[in-house]
This record gives sequence, C-alpha cells and structure tokens, in this order.
Amino acid sequence: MSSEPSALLPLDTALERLLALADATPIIDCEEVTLDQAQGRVLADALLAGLDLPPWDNSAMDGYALNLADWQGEPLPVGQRLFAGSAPTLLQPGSCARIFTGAPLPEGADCVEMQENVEVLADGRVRFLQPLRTRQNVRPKGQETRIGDCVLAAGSRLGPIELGLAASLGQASLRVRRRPRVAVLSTGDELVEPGLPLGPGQIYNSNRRVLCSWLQRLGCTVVDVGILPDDAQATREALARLGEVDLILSSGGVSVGEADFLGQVLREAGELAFWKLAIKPGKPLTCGHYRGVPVLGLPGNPASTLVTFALLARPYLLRRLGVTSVVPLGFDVPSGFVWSKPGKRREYLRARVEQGRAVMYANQSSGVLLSAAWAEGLVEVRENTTFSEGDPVRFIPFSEVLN
Ligand SMILES: Nc1nc2c(c(=O)[nH]1)N[C@H]1C(S)=C(S)[C@@H](COP(=O)(O)OP(=O)(O)OC[C@H]3O[C@@H](n4cnc5c(N)ncnc54)[C@H](O)[C@@H]3O)O[C@H]1N2
Ligand code: MOO
Repeated sequence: MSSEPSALLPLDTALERLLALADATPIIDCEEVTLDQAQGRVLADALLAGLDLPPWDNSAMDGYALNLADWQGEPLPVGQRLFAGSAPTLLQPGSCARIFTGAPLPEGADCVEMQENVEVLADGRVRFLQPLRTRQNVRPKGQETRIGDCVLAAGSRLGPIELGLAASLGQASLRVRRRPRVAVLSTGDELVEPGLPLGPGQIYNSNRRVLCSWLQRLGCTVVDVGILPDDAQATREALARLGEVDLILSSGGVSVGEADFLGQVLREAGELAFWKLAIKPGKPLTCGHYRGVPVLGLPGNPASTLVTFALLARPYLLRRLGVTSVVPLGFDVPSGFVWSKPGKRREYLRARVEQGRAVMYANQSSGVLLSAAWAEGLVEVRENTTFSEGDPVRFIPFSEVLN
C-alpha cells in the first residue's frame, strides 16, 4: 500500500466510509429501561407527547387572576386562593383569584397581574395599579407540546435534558437500543498494566484505560481483553475466546511495524484494510472484520488513539445505534498562535481557550497524553492552510466528544 502523500485519505472520506459501514450493520435490538438507567443510551423510537404541556392554562407569576374582559377598573375582592396543585373553581364575576406560579387558571380568568403591581386594600380587595393586557402572565395550555407531537426523534442520545423532558411527559421508562459490546485490545510487548513493575523498554498501558472509560461513557459494554502478547497463537486464542461482540477495537500495531500479530490473525479469519489518513495525529488506521465482526484498529500513540477515537470510532459506534448527528460541534475562536507551515494532513492540536484565544500545548508529540489532559479540546488546522494570531480557528471542545 502506497504511503505517498497523494494516497492519504481525507478525514471526511474516511468518516463517510465508516458511517456507511455503520449504517449497513446497525445494532437494532432494543430494551425497555427506566429513566434512571437510560442516561447516555439511544432512544429506539420517536417519543410522542402523551400530554399537552402544560395540561391547562396556568399562571407564570405569583399574583392575582381576573377576567379582564368584564372588568371596569374597580378593586376586586378575592374569591379563591390557588396554589400549584390546586383545583380551581369558576371565577365568580366581579372577583379575582389569589394565584401562585404554576397554579391552574380558574375558568373565566384571562389575565394575571403580579403581586408587586397591586395594592391590597384594608377590606381585602385588590386594586390593580398598572394597565393590564389580556392573557398577560398566562402560560397557555399546550404551549410546549400538544398530544401527539414528536418531542424526541428516534436516535436521540439521552442526557439529563432529554430524560427530564421524558419525565415531564410522565414517561417512567423508554425503549432504547441495547448496549453495544465492544472488545478492547491493546497490542505491544512493551505494555505493562499499572500496578506492576516496569521491565526494560516497557511502558504502562494507557490506551486501554482511555478506551475502556470512554466506551463506558458512551453506553457500551466493554469486553476488556487487556494486552495481547506479540504471539500469533496466543492472539488467535484470545480472539476465539471473545464471544459475541459488536466491535473489536484495538490500539497499536497498525503502522508498518513487524510485530503485527493481531493483523495477521485478523486477516486469517477476516479482512483488514490499512488506511492512511490525512490527519495528524492518527495517520494509520485499520478497518475490517474478523469472522464478520467489525474491527477498528487505532494507532497506538496515545494522542493518536484519542483523536481517532473522537473523530472516527465514536461517530461510527453512535451511528450503529442509529444516532444521526454524530459529528462533534466546534466553534471559531481567535488563534493565540501563528501557523506558518501549511501541512498535508489536517492537524488536531491539543489546545485550550485562554482569554478568548486558542492556545496549544507546547509539545504536540502524539506520544504525549499530558497534552490532552492540559487541553480543553482540539484546534482543527485544515490541510494546506496558514494563519496569523487573531485569525479564527475551529475549536472542538472535549465536552463534545467525551460522552
Ligand atoms: N516507518 C513508519 N513508522 C511509523 C509510521 C509510518 O508511517 N512509517 N507512522 C507513525 C505514526 S503516525 C503512528 S501514529 C505510529 C502508529 O503506530 P502503531 O499503531 O503501529 O502503534 P505502535 O507501534 O504499537 O505504538 C506506537 C507508540 O504508541 C505506544 N503505545 C502503543 N500502545 C499503547 C498503549 N496501549 N498505551 C500506551 N502507549 C502505547 C507505543 O509504545 C509506541 O510508542 O507509528 C509511527 N511509526
Ligand atoms: O499519526 Mo501519528 O498519530 O502522527 O503519530
């Protein structure tokens, strides 16, 4: 496979291909879960409002409800007191109702005045001090939803807001896509798990932690395979033990190294394509299947693992669950640095925003995970571009992808 710059695959093309693969292998099984179990899950069917919200006209203020149409400007006696949760009775002609925020408007009332704008006379009658408008301070029935409205599309990711909305409609449980089962493999004989002593030439396995934690946040069930030894037979056996998984996600061993036992074993029982992406970090990526199970192989450098997971593996997984909008949002901020050397690969700099300007971590080596811990997101530097300080650059906050 050529590694000529012209052969580099643009990120957008790689993403399109991955999303097409995801669309072809959706995870469609569903389960019903209570709202407290639904955090981070993907809604299986559109949620239709079973209620008008609010179910009745109600007051937006603590104050007094009256019938403006019949009122001549005179002080009004208070006929009833209505709290949120009260059941109102008909507003008697020539009276007003004491009403509190959220209480249903009594039939016959068409206006609420806030208590700050009235004077309560010694005999208990209420004098209205300001001009009034029909329907002022009234929250109309159905202003938020009408019965049958689609409030959440199928494929919505369920976060606090979506779950709150479902609760406001009286929904105790929701049908969601089942959790994807993702096998996480780390490759490389140099890797050691934290807690164990390091031998010569060894480093601690950080990608496993990054990927397992991230996948859990994404609502996946992680099948943590740990470190695969650099040995074909042991790798074969580890893969054969996997059981039912929806994705095999590995890190490391995807470049041109010679110790690519995982690749060898995957190829024996499947297919594997090597992609060279026009992004930095994260150039090498493998994509294929093992006995029909999709495989994504991320590059092993920690910042490369992070960037390829954020921009490719995460959208791919979400799309398999039916999420339509999978590309992280970014926004433009003035750059706090100069970019004078146009690159052939789109760069994702670990950066943060300080005093309204994007600043990057000084060491952008793909081996430095600390760059990402220091950063609050990624500055996207497009291919073949340069910019000066103050020019707008695209900033993708980590909060957009770390969920
Ligand atoms: N001759 C070439 N060499 C390399 C190329 C190339 O095009 N030609 N590409 C470079 C780029 S870019 C990247 S990215 C890496 C990708 O390498 P691999 O995915 O094969 O990863 P490894 O060689 O296994 O590891 C790279 C680096 O990352 C460390 N690593 C791996 N796994 C972990 C882990 N789980 N936790 C922490 N650190 C890990 C590993 O020790 C290496 O330092 O290849 C370049 N080389
Ligand atoms: O893609 Mo590599 O990730 O540039 O180090």
